[in-house]
Amino acid sequence: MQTSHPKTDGAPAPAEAVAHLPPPPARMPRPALFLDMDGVLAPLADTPDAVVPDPDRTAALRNAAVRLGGRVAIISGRTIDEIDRIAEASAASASGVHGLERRRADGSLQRAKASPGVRHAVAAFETFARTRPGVIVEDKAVSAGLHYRGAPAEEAAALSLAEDLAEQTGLTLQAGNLVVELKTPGTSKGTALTAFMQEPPFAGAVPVMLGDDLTDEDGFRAATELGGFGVLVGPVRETAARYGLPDVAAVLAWLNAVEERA
Ligand SMILES: O=P(O)(O)OC[C@H]1O[C@H](O[C@H]2O[C@H](CO)[C@@H](O)[C@H](O)[C@H]2O)[C@H](O)[C@@H](O)[C@@H]1O
Repeated sequence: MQTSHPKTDGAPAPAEAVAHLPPPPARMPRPALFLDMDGVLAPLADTPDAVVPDPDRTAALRNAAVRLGGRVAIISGRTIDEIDRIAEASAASASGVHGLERRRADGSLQRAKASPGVRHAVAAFETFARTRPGVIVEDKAVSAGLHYRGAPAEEAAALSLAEDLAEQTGLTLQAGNLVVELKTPGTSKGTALTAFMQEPPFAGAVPVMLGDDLTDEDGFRAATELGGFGVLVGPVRETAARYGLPDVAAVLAWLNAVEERA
């Protein structure tokens, strides 16, 4: 069984008590931006469906892509359909479900074959949720998510169920922000970033990965290995990111300012 660790839910701490990494530069030679969705481009909400389009976010993404020659991609744990719903299809390049889905800049789509265990996990999660108000099942075809933001007391039982199912099915257990997922093995946000960087319009650019979650650390490491850097959104913690931004508003302000320097 493969596991990763949950990020903190992070009720906001008083501003003066929170340390952040230094902000990233806004002018860089040939930047390529890789952006996480929840907690980075969109504030966290009670349920996945409660995250809705925002014209300011959509405009910031569209304008940045124009300024940077299309070198902007969203890399999320959500499906590409969900990325398009929230970002109003403003990102031509997108990777969903932690690298298991990827849409290249030319529109071609790559999707991992779902492990058979995902159907079993979805069914087991639905049985679990049926008697626990506030628990939500997210069926992402190549991954099954069990959300307990609406019933945090169920965390231990949800994690225990997911661990048992991971042992039974060989799926990868991915703990997130008040969610636990069982996903088809084989990819990460780092593999998605690396794949984008081998193709136009990203090849030869300097990768910059913005993320908040522990799942984004794979992306930070991949960006660093390819000559770029990571940007941690939120309070500082042990991280492979070199820079930081405090919150979604700061991300959008930076996205509106970032430009290519000769
Ligand atoms: O990689 P990300 O773009 O950060 O996506 C991670 C997960 O985001 C969604 O769940 C999280 O956000 C919800 C809305 O704010 C929140 O209700 C939930 O508690 C969070 O875990 C999404 O539903 C998942 O599929 C993504 O993996």
